Amino acid sequence: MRKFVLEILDLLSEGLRLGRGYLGGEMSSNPTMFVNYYPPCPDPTLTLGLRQHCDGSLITILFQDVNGLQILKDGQWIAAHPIDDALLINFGYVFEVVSNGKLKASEHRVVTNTKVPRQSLTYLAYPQNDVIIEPAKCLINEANPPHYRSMKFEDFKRKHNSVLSNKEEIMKYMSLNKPE
Ligand SMILES: O=C(O)CCC(=O)C(=O)O
Ligand SMILES: [Fe+2]
Repeated sequence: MRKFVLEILDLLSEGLRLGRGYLGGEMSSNPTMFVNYYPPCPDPTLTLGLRQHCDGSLITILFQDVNGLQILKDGQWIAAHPIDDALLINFGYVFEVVSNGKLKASEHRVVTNTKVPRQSLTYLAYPQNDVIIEPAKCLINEANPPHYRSMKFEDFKRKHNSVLSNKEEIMKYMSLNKPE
């Protein structure tokens, strides 16, 4: 899995002109895996499988077997259907910060269904706890000022966990105006 993730991260590093290897080291070498199980729900209008959120990772690789994942795009929830033999990649807040907002963390949620249980497997590529996350220096110049502040990843993660997916709170925390 790590080898696959490194290939993806190298391509993303190159695409953003960060230089090969920029994202592949301590920015992503502290991963966590989860297996999620969503039982069928007699009335899916009453509850979500997982509420709206963005991941606190650099990127998240996701395998899903049954419909349910939705991505927020231009104010609309779009179903991200499972595709045979395909993995889905979500950008997390760390990617948003490092890319200085060129790529935004994707907001997603999971809806339930009445018939079949759903399972998903996520691999969240997190930085090491003591890594400083900030907009990559090579993306910053006079015409492109930083939009996010520098944060120790462990502090960011604590905040992310404590505000339970409240995007407004997290954006405020990551913004340049937050006092150190
Ligand atoms: O189950 C899914 O499809 C999504 C899981 C997810 O978003 C998460 O674990 O952060
Ligand atoms: Fe997620």
